[in-house]
Formats: sequence, structure tokens, C-alpha cells
Amino acid sequence: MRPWHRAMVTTGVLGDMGGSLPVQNVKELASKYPEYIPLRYIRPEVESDDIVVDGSLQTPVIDMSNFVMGQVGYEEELTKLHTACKEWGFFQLINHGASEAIEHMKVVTEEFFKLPLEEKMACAQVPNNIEGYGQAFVVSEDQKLDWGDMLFILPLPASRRNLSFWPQNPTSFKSTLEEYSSKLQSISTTLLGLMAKNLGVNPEELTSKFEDCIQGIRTNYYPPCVHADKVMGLAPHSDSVGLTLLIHVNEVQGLQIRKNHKWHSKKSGNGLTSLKDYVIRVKEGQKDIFYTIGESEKAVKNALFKTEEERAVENSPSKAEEEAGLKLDDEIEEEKQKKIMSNGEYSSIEHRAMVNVEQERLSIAAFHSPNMEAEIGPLPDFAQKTGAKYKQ
Ligand SMILES: O=C(O)CCC(=O)C(=O)O
Ligand SMILES: [Fe+2]
Repeated sequence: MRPWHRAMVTTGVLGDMGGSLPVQNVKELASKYPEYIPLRYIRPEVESDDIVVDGSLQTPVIDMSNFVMGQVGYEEELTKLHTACKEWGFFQLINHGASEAIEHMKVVTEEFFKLPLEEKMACAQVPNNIEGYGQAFVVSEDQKLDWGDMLFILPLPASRRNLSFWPQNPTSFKSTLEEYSSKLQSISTTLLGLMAKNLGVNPEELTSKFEDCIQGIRTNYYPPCVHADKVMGLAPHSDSVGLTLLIHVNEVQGLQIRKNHKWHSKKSGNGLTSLKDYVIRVKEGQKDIFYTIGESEKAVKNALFKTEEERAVENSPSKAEEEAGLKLDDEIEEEKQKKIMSNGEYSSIEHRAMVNVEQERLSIAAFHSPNMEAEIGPLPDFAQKTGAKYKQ
């Protein structure tokens, strides 16, 4: 499965797309046979990749408290946001006002993954549905596997909620997720409005597409692995959504972003790192960290073109993937679709999650996609101002 297909699947946007093949629970595998790593988890590319640890990259930090119209610092922060979206696609967000909701969400997430397997399986994935507790989508027997389990839930639109996938244990999970979901939706709408402003289009044009948005929350659990240098928690991908808000649940590092053909990782401090092309990073104190990945806002045309070429080479599908109907052309088409709302202005970021030798790692990604009725195309203002670069 190609990264963007995977990301679409992780967000549940594709909905009914056929069943996933069953795979082992990774936490169980890791605890029962810590020395035994099945071949399907071994990724030779991890060792050969050029990884920069604690690199000199300074990803942008956006301070949301500056976004009060008329306030000193407003215009400057807007410019910082624009640069972050154009040149990184990734930033760290501080003073977002969601710290309490984040703390609560971290607690219930850790509690859920600590439960015995049988209890977690009460909200297990079912065929043809990506929601629930399980693993990333698997389409073929020879597909490489990620060293991680996840719980994926679609809290929004509320009318489409399926509570059978929401854990009943811990008992506060539901109310905590509801609080988290609504806080993050509101942050995401604010950010999208500001991005639209920066792009010179009427903010309403963009934010209206995210009213009643599709929101997917993916909690990731990566068990420790004695061969952490040979496996990957989450293979390289870029999220096929409008905006992702990502939080690290514990102190264990693992997120890597790709920039200038290298993977960058931070050893200490906030633990967040860069991705390819465009990243935004946000931080509150030393604790609450969002990595926000602008997906619908994409790269400048030339850069975008280059990205596609690179991906076509680096990630050409396996024979099995081709047989499963995932054709390269379709994927490039899908990749283009991810760029069109910003008319090719903002780029997405490629990232991956690595695993720790001794400690488990947890993260929570909140994906925000346009509502079901929204037409995906360059926002109408682009057509009048600079000319739409893509068709509706
Ligand atoms: O675990 C991480 O830091 C990254 C998670 C991620 O990229 C995702 O869930 O899409
Ligand atoms: Fe991701």
C-alpha cells in the first residue's frame, strides 16, 4: 500500500474499501517473543537511510495567542504561519488552549493500551471498516508490517459515530474523547481560516468545507523492540487530510520528518522533528506538542512536481500491491488531489514513526478532512486571482 493510500485509510476517508488481512497483535508479539521478529517487520531501508539525529533544523513554532485581530504581533505570526506552511508543511503550535483536554486524552489512551488484550478486543476492528482496535490496513500477504497497534475512531461527523468502537474501559474514555475532539476541531478550523487568509482567499471558502468535518482520531501504540533499528512503527507516509494535529503521549522519541532527502530526528527536548517539504510544529511549555501537517495546502508547483517524481521512484508498488489494484497512476492522481485546495501553494510532509529498544511509545493523531459534501478543488478565489492550476 502506498503511503497516501495508507493515510487515507488511516483517516477512514475511503470508508468501504475491502477488508484488511488479519495480522498479529504487535504488543502481544513483542511481549511473548521479544527476540523473535518475523521477517515481515524487518525493513532493510531503515539501516541504509541517512538519519540526522538532533539536526540543526529548527522547525517553526506558531504561537496561537498572537492570533487576535489588531493585536501587536498578529501580522508577524500570520507571516510565520505562511512560511511554515509553504516551506515546511509542519509546525509546532503553542498556546492553543487545549492543554487540559490533551492531558485527559493522554491518560485514557495510556490506560486503554494497558488493558489485557481481551478487553481491548471489545472494540476490535471488523472487516471492511478501519475503525476500532487493531493494526494498519494490510492488503497482501507479502506487505511489510508496521511495529504498532492502534485504536482508530471517527468522532465526527457526530451523526456517523459508531460507539461500538469506543472503549467502555476506562469509563471516562467517551467523555474525554468528546472533549478532545471538539477542542481539536475548533483549533483546526481556526488554523485553516488563517491559512486561507494567508493564501489570499476568503477564509469562509475553506472553513465552510470543514464545517461538519470528518475527524479521525488515531491513537498509536508502538511496543519496544530489541531490533528497533530494523523495524518501523509507521512507514513513511503523508496524511491525506486537510490538517493533522499530532501529540506525543509520553516522552519517548520516534517521529521523524524528511527534509532535503534525509530523515531528521530529535534526540531530546520536545522530541519533535522535521518532515519533508512543509512542517509546522507547535509546543506549549515542554509538554504539549502538536505537529500540524498541512495536507490540503501544498507545495509550489515545481516543488510539488519534484515530490511526485521522487515518490514514484522511492515507493513504487510491489507486484502484490499492483495485483491488489493499487496502480501507480491512480496514486499519483490521488497525490495531486491532496494539493489542489491550496492551488499547489502549500506542501505536505513525509514522516514516519520509529521504535524504541526499551520503552513503549504512544502518539495521538487527529485528522481533519472536508465534510462529505465538499467539492475538492482549488478554492474559487484562486480561479479569479491567479488562475486555478487544477480542475475541480
Ligand atoms: O507516531 C507518530 O508520531 C506519527 C503518527 C502518524 O504519523 C499517524 O498516525 O499518521
Ligand atoms: Fe501520519
